[in-house]
Amino acid sequence: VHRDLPLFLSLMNDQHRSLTRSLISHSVSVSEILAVRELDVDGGTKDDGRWQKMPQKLTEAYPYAFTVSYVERARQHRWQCSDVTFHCSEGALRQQWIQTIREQLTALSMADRPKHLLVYINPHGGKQQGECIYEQKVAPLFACASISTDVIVTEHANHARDHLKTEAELKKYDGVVCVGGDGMFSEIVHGLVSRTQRENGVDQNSPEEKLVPCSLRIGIIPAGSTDCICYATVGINDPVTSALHVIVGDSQPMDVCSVHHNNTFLRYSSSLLGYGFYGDVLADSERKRWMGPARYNFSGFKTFLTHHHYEGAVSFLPATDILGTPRDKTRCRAGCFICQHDGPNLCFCSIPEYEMGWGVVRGKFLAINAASMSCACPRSPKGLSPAAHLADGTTDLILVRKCSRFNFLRHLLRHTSKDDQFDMTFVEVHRVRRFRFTPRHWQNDSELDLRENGKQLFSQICRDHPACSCSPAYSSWNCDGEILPHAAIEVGVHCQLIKLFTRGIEEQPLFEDLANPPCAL
Ligand SMILES: Nc1ncnc2c1ncn2[C@@H]1O[C@H](COP(=O)(O)OP(=O)(O)OP(=O)(O)O)[C@@H](O)[C@H]1O
Repeated sequence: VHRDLPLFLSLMNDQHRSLTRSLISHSVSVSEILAVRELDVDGGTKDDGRWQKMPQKLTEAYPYAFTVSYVERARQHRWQCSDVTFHCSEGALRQQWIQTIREQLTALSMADRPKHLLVYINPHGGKQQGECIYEQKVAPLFACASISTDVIVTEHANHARDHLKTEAELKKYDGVVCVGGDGMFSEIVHGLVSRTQRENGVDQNSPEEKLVPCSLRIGIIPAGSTDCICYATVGINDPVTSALHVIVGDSQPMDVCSVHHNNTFLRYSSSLLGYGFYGDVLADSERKRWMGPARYNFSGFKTFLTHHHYEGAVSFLPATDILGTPRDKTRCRAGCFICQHDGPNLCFCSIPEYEMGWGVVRGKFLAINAASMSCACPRSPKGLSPAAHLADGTTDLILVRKCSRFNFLRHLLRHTSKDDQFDMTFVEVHRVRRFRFTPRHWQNDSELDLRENGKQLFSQICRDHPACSCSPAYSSWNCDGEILPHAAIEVGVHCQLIKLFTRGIEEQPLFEDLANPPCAL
């Protein structure tokens, strides 16, 4: 029995045509088998409905059965758990099959399948279904695959982050799973990365410091309102699909950006950093939480109408020694060649700054965005930067200069069409390793504090009135959905700092129907 051999096909063809289901031209790699278990035919324990359709004569001739649970691919990157039951005439033969498959699965467990997981559930994420999703859809799969879990239902925001940072006995686990949305994922990243740095004596406050990669993988069971990270790394936000990726022990490295202000660590970002338009949308929507999810559309429309621009200088370190560019037509997919080639070549801080060719762009910007992944989501299937890579050690810096409302609308609409959103005179995009933003008229923090109170009132009035032509001096940074308190920031990409229990988005077979042929009897 070989790992990738069409194991059951040969069993069926050679000896046991009494299968409940024909698998003509269908093979399952052992790496996608979840579990194998005996079926007690005599006692009538039939957890497979198809078993009952077996003619009596056949069950008598082949009374020994076993069931194999495996991953079956459905449409649009969805995975589901399927069972197939095999029948033998001899008990010894059945035992041989079960033992052989179990040996294969044990070998996989030794290599990369998790055996013990720490699970955090946010009961308040998305539609507040986190606990129910875990109990009904995920826990039974983990149990079937003999994965043991310690489950913590969070009691407040940052519970998971703080527990991971200090208390959690991480040595006991093979991975950390969060049940929630992007905010919950961000908590796990902050907890794990901070803990890893502390244990390795790395000072997070130094922007120049090379961070130590986390050894534990992170699984995301989507139960939030947007689930962008899940969508961009799996291709779908489906709890069962994500649980199956955890069980088979997938591993996808991912870059993480560190954000600093004045040599002080602010936050980590793994998807989008946005100043101007996306910062203003988030800041406005936070003030309108009472509106529920409708606030995003409302704030988006309002921010579009206000059309504020912000002056400043963006300096950046272009990633020059790489194969990919932000204008590529190819996409980051499972087994991505660019991530494997460019990622390991990029070492944070490996080149002294004076030898590097930093570029500077000054001007008035409607938006400054840094996309560390495509940021694709159901609303924008190609995302902010469709060719961005998960693990190449770079972020795509998108600068949208001041332009007319009409042109900005054209740019925004292109995110939802096939047209290139970067092919516009007022838009430029650079693939970078690091960047800084300094707003014009930037004052240090103490000066800002003095002026803050007086200005606040007027900037609030301006923000709330789309017709006001007076642009406030500063926007806010939207850091993966959280507002940052400072406009002047310094960002560095840390190549492959974390690993997820995914494999990246799999290429869709050209003809989906042929990939999963209907079962013939
Ligand atoms: N028990 C809790 N009570 C209140 N807030 C919590 C709790 N546990 C976690 N949180 C916070 O809730 C915030 C939102 O959670 P989460 O990301 O799971 O859902 P969401 O915001 O609906 O989804 P998305 O981030 O995908 O839009 C997170 O920032 C997290 O810090």
